[in-house]
Amino acid sequence: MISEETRELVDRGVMLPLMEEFYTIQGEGFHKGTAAYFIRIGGCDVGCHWCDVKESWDAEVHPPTPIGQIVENAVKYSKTIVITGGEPLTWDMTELTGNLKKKGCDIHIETSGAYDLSGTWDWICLSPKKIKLPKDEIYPVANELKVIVFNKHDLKFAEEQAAKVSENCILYLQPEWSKREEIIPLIVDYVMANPKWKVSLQTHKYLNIP
Ligand SMILES: C[S@@+](CC[C@H](N)C(=O)[O-])C[C@H]1O[C@@H](n2cnc3c(N)ncnc32)[C@H](O)[C@@H]1O
Ligand SMILES: Nc1nc2[nH]cc(C(=O)O)c2c(=O)[nH]1
Ligand code: SF4
Ligand SMILES: [Mg+2]
Repeated sequence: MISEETRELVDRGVMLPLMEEFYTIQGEGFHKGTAAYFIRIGGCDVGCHWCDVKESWDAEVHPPTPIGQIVENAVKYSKTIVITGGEPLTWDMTELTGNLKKKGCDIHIETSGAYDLSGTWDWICLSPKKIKLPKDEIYPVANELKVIVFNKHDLKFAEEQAAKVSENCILYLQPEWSKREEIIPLIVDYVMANPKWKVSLQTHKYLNIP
């Protein structure tokens, strides 16, 4: 059990439940191939059945960590930071991103957009989920839209979501990992027929890196 005081600090985003942090190569989307320091914050209530980090869902098992400590550690490795989870927007990201900005970092977020947008971001990757749709406020500011394709119907969902983002937002279809052999041919045909879309693969999984 954590104390009332700690809970209050987590509510304010001064401490955050840290699951893991690692220096790696961004595997997905627009910045794939770029070295970046990943900060994975615990806690997610969205519940995607194919989620590849289910261990992140329960915030209670991830230690509340002062953001000063997270930032100090991160900048030893990289000025390009990816905040992911879990669902990072479960929490108030103002303090964490404000402190990373003071250190001159370029800050990216991986989010479902299902909760209020907080924080200062240089790059927003919006990966919308049917079961808990993004809040309206995030669509106009998303830099990339990355829809996970698990079945054919997800292509229709992808078009509905693409209609809501800005003109400059880069559109990606990413195969759900466990169904990739079946889904990749579907995505390849779809992107050739609808070239406003691009393919995104989880290249880190092919590279055997975190
Ligand atoms: C684990 S999520 C964490 C961030 C946030 N909760 C979200 O969903 O955007 C990071 C990225 O991985 C994607 N993802 C999760 N499980 C996946 C899977 N089995 N196959 C492909 N992409 C997956 C998500 O859609 C998201 O773009
Ligand atoms: N290398 C690497 N790239 C990623 N891009 C998004 C990831 C995520 O889990 O948010 C991820 C990840 O877990 N590893
Ligand atoms: S929103 Fe993200 S972290 Fe949450 S269950 Fe879905 S893929 Fe996993
Ligand atoms: Mg991942």
